[in-house]
Amino acid sequence: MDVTPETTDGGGPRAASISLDGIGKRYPDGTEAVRELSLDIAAGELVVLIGPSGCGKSTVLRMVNRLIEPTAGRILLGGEDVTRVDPVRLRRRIGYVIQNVGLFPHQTVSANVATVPQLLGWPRERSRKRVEELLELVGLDPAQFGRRYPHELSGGQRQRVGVARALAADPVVLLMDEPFSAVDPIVRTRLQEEFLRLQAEVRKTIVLVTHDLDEAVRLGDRIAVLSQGGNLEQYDTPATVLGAPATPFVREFVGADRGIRRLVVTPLTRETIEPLPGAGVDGLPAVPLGGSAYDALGVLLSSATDRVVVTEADRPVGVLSRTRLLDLGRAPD
Ligand SMILES: Nc1ncnc2c1ncn2[C@@H]1O[C@H](COP(=O)(O)OP(=O)(O)OP(=O)(O)O)[C@@H](O)[C@H]1O
Repeated sequence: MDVTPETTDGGGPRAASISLDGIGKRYPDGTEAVRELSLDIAAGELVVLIGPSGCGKSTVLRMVNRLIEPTAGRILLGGEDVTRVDPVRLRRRIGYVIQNVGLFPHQTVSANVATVPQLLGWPRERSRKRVEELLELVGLDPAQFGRRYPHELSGGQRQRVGVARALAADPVVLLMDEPFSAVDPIVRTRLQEEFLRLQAEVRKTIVLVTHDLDEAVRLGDRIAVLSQGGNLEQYDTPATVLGAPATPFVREFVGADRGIRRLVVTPLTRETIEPLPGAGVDGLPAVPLGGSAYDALGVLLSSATDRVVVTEADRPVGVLSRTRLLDLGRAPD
């Protein structure tokens, strides 16, 4: 195979690292979409590319599967230079999910999901089994949905089929360009949650492009914040990007409500909470240890108290006061 597997699952390739080494793209009209970008993504990691419109996110993504040829630099997949791999074979190893999914309208859901296995010449039975397995994995009953056509599905269901199709041939990398932006916010949140569960199971290397900071914070192991020309402003965990923006650009981009967002990514641990008071905690609303500080804020705001009790296996282990919560949301300067 062209791609060196870096993590394996029972012997089969599962995910490969990606290394962008000074990549650039200058379009024939002279536009420098990406000047010089270097980024290392570990096998099995989910990295989100975020930045304002036109900063080069999609260009970066499409250079990885060579839908766009870089004009500078190198891209390594599992240590191998992708420009030396036949692009068609390369794309069969890389799943690609786009905003409006791009399902084939005149093919059933099953046929859509089976696209790449068929191209790879899998025997029918193996293909059929894989389609069933994947539809189940993305939460669609194969008996109910397999024979439908894309127009007979909701937007969220179509999106799930798009993800199933991208995963069909067990790619080592999944590229996703605004995958959840065509559905309404409630469906989007549900799809994001499902997607995180799916990723915990399949552990692919995923590069996901979005405009939506909440999505980036919720999904990313790391976030790469880009400014015009694919300039890397910061590459770090969601908590660090929100809590310690590396540049004025990032500070502005993550915006004034980053305190709230920071609470979303701050878990309630024994270190973040306060000790149990001697006077007891009867009557206080409870949140579980391991939940987020944002959960605690929600409970606090919907009760008339100024503290919540934090519990583990239903036993109180500490409290969290309104003041402490404000401290947790405040970014260290
Ligand atoms: N074929 C092309 N020829 C010339 N310029 C192009 C071409 N394709 C894209 N560009 C330019 O390259 C820059 C980066 O585009 P790209 O689509 O990568 O940005 P993006 O960050 O994904 O934007 P958005 O968030 O709006 O989708 C933009 O200025 C765009 O106008």
